[in-house]
Amino acid sequence: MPTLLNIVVLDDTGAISFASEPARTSGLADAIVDHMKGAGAGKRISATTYKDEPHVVLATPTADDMTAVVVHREDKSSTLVDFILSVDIAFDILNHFLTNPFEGITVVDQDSVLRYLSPVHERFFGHARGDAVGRPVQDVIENTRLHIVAKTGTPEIGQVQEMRNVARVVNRVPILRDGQLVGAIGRVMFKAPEEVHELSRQISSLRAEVDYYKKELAGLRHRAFGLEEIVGESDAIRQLKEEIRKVAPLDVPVFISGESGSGKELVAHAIHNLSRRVERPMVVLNCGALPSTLVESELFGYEAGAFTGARREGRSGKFEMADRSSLFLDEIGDMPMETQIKLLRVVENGVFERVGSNRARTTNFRLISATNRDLRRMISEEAFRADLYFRINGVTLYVPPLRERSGDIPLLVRHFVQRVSQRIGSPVRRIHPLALQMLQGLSWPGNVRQLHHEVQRAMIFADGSELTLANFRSLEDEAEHHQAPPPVNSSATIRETVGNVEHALIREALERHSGNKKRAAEELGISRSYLYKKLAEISQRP
Ligand SMILES: Nc1ncnc2c1ncn2[C@@H]1O[C@H](COP(=O)(O)OP(=O)(O)OP(=O)(O)O)[C@@H](O)[C@H]1O
Repeated sequence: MPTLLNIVVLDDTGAISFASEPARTSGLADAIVDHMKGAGAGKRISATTYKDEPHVVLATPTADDMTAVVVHREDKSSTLVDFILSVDIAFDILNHFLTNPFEGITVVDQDSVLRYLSPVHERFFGHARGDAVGRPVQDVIENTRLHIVAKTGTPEIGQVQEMRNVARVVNRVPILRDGQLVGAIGRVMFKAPEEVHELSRQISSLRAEVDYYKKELAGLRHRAFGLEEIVGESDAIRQLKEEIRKVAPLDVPVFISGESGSGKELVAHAIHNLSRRVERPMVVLNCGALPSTLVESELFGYEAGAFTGARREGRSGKFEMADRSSLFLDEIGDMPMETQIKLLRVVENGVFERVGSNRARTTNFRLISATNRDLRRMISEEAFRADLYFRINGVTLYVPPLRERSGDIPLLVRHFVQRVSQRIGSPVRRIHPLALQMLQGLSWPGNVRQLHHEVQRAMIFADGSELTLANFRSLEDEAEHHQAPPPVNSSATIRETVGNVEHALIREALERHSGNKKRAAEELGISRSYLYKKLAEISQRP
């Protein structure tokens, strides 16, 4: 049977109009009459002592000028009673916590059912008043962990939670009654004051920085750095390797141009590794991967307390780290104009200051830079400084796009097949000549990086030990549209060209096997039904 509540209703003179049985029989109702005339007068929430025990008194005015009073017995050491006894405006404070426009409160019970959501939070999620109450909290609040806290009882303080693409700082705290977990409460800052905006901006910056370093690290793990890593036997690649061999030992700045994914970073590593500075690791900064505000502090480093969010002990920048080594500035075309002029000064005389410091420091690095952008055009559009351009390109190396060296594709594909199968344990060992031929006919706007990704994707989904045309279906549309000259007939599309090559291979195989279709299909690595389909096509051709 549920415990009966102590409820008393007082009329407009303060006399008892109704009292629940426990309140009446215990004498508490009479004590409440006195209390509401004395210390509790005019208060929505107050505390009193009855028979030596503290009680919390909640008084609510009703429409007919009566007052409904609910009385709850508390522990002797109740902080709530202490609070109510010491603070006259206790009710207003509690009310404020629940409706605070700057801080949303979410309460869940131990089953993770939402019991309360403050109005500001409801508005943020687009719920009508009270609508979300009663639903599992995970269905209402994006990325919540309150259900976990309500189960584990472990508080989570100062965590960042993304809600509707905004990062907010939240506290999640378990609620205990008599030492038992009964739910959890979450608090999140809304309409934050300036500092929280600043905090959220810093978090975004730091995330970008972390992502950047993760990528860098992943790159470093998978990369060996010598000339042998540059796969290719085409004239263009042979010439490029020759140029690298010549330029690397000369301590001049090198500028590498070429389309995205064509292998500029590989070239930079090879130059460094063939240079006299090889003893120290090359320092890399991708100017395009960092927010422009971070490029400068990354390059120059900063002093303790240089800006909000700076580390207390300060930090050295890439210029310092690259001293007596090489500095590779990737995507230099993305460097902000104001940083360009500062870089020019460092490249000219090796002197720089950390952000927030006047102390001149010196450094001696060899600059290797790269971009896929047209720097000359950027200069004419005043988006890149001409003086910096002339400083950075003591020597220019050009990495040709993959479509201009499609003869390298077989070697590259074999290289990637070997690498990927080692990494993911794929059974694929080779590629069918038709598939290779199709790949050689594509225009590869994403260059070697794209080829690598395509081979990897095909290998992930391949069943057997050989990649076939079917594993590259997604590229066929591209094959139809691209502009690269097909190897057989210059007016045919790639699909037609691939079709022609297929037909030719089938005819040859049939000839070799004196018309035996089973053996021809086996040799070509295709099914007999596919062979019949192709033969039907051949017979319909003029
Ligand atoms: N000749 C090559 N031999 C082997 N792998 C290559 C070759 N060229 C590029 N790659 C691979 O292709 C991917 C892209 O190369 P890289 O990062 O050097 O290109 P990038 O021109 O610097 O690209 P971005 O301009 O986008 O920075 C890397 O995984 C790299 O190892």
